[in-house]
Amino acid sequence: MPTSIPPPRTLYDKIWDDHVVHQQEGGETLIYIDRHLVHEVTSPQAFEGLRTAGRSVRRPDNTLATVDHNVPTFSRKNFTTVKNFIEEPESREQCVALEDNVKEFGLTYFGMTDRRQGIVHIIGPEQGFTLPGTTCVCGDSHTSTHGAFGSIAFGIGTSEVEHVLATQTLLQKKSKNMRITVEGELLEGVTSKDVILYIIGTIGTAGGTGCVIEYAGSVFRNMSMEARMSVCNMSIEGGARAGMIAPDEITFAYLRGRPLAPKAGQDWDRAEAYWRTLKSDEGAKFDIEVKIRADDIIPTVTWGTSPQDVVPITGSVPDPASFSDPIKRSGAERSLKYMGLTPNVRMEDIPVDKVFIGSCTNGRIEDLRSACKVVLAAGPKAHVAPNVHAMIVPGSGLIKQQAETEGLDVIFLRAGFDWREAGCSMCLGMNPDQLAPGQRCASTSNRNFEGRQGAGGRTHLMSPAMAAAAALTGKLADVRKILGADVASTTGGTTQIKVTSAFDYLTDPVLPSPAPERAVPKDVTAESNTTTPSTIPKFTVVKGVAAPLDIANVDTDMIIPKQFLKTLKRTGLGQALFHTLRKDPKTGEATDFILNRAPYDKAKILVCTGANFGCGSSREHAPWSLNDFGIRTVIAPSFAEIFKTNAMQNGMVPIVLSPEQCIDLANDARAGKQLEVDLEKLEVRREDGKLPISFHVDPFRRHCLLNGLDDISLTLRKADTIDAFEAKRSQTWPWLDGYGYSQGGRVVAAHPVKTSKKLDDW
Ligand SMILES: CC(C)[C@H](C(=O)O)[C@@H](O)C(=O)O
Ligand code: SF4
Repeated sequence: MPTSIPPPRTLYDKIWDDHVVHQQEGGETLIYIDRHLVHEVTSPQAFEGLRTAGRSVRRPDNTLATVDHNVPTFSRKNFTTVKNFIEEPESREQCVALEDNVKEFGLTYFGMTDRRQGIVHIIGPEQGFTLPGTTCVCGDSHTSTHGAFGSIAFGIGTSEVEHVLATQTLLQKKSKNMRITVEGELLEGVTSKDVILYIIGTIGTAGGTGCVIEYAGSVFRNMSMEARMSVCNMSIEGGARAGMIAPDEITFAYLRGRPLAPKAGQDWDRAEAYWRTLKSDEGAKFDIEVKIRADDIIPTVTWGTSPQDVVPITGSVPDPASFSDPIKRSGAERSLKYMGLTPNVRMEDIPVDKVFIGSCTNGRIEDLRSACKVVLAAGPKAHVAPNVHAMIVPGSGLIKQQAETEGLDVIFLRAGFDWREAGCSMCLGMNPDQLAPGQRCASTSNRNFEGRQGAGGRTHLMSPAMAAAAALTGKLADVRKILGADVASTTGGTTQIKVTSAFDYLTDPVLPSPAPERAVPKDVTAESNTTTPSTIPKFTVVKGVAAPLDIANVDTDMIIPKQFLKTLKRTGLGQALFHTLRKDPKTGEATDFILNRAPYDKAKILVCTGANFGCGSSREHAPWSLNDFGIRTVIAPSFAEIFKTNAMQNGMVPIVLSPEQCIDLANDARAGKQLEVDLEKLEVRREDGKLPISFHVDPFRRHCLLNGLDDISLTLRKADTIDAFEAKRSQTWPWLDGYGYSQGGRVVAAHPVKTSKKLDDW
């Protein structure tokens, strides 16, 4: 009998296949989650959900929690308890809530007195919690970071956090495969951050939508784990939920000896043998291929309010008049106004007020070393420019300790930098570290959205080396001049994008499937005949006022800014919806933004003509605030994936239509015509006898929305299948059952959670 040869698979295909718990008809798959990271912002409502339903956390041994977003970064010398250390009441409540929840549910937790506390995406790898071949999630969009280890790692919303806590699984649709290859040698002064900024500038913030990106080629193979993490971290800024790099000797060397990695003499050899199989097979099919030459990349900075607004440091602020697409042109005009920039100004002539070196993108030891190298290269008298306040915020307590052991803090302090405690800090400014209105910051973080680092604040993204150069010169600066490197390359070069799939992913919207599928998957029908509790609002027909919106790449920071993420509830956020656009930052008065004007202040439907609605952060607060305002459905040419899932988890329907159809419907809305969205018939009906427009919603999702079924109840009906998967997992990949903090036992009891002690007890 001839044996059939299995088709070649990508790295993503292989890990996906190894995690399928149950394949449903209709494309939804229940996958097992190996690693769950938890932080204080996106978990309170999830724990509350468990409590209300009387559920426990299924795998505390595979769950790791910390506080990062809200923690102040000033000295903890006087720390006694969170309650009396964090001054801002809502930040304090969120941190206290996490402390209470980890105690109640028995989870391992690194609190503020623990040196291992830090940004969630820094501590996972640091502890060896993140491992190759795993699935890893967190209620945070930058979970993509962990893909650097060859893991499928992606951000989820709070409803999905609850789903993972309760079931250790998630319902997912498989993504497309995209490969970005960068071959050659990076020029001196060019770092991983420049590479990923260049990539995002090339593919755009929606370029990776629907895909998992594999980064391949000599540039990534030669990168350290820290550099690989910076690259994978920003995959979400390129629209992909996940990015990954095949594990290799560099990965294994990084992991060896980490507290939660498999131990030498126990499972290490077996684990390593498995990890070595985790690479894309020769001939594996990628839907999209992008090829970039390393020497086309020079130090890169952003000029606008989207991470795709990049320019080489040797370049100038672009002129919006040069954009032919009207939405892009008005977007660029808006960006320049916000950024306080005029066209054609040289980037190197832009003065800065603040410098922020830190975040989950660039708060690792190597980033601090790279900034320090610039300070040293600038000579013994190097000092932060008088007009600048420059902060260095290590990503974790352990990184801070390591840097201090190496004496980096001394060099930074001598040069006038501010040396802080670990946390997210000014990346997002949920803690006191914020830009004042109008202040300009050279930042190593990942998002330059309006108001990201503080209302009215202006962000330029760059590498730690470039940020250090900006601190010393007081302006955006070409670090190569300080490093004595060759500055001959002055442009972004000649990158060629090769798209091997049949569609132009850079411009085409994700089109609805031609014929709306009406069949409901069999196993869903079977389950819905039972008494599944209905916990999400049902969606059948919604008729009412539609509000038009002509903005592309509406990010979730814009839908609801950070100050409203401190709530412990899912309700009451209607006032916060599009807050920065609806309230004049100076007077606090209502602006003439569309949702402030009658009849649109009663809108039930939002029609956005720009693509990529809901990009950026995974905050489920975005759909919560839309819902609370009264908007039950958003129509747009395309959606960011996390937003789409979050919306459906809350009984809302995101509808994808072509850009022309969106413009048509927005015109109806502007003319004051009502729209009617019928999920049963899958059509948008219009006034004046115009023909209805049909749309597509995944049949399983449609069934859940029509019947108000929540995923957790459905998944818990598969408890036996999950048990069986776990039994196989313990046999095949025994190192994934949590251990490391316990004294020899296979499955840990939770690490004792101490939440108050003096810092000198460390
Ligand atoms: C708070 C969290 C939901 C958010 C994210 O998902 O990214 C945050 O980390 C951010 O960077 O905006
Ligand atoms: S992007 Fe910023 S706010 Fe979000 S997790 Fe990373 S450091 Fe924290």
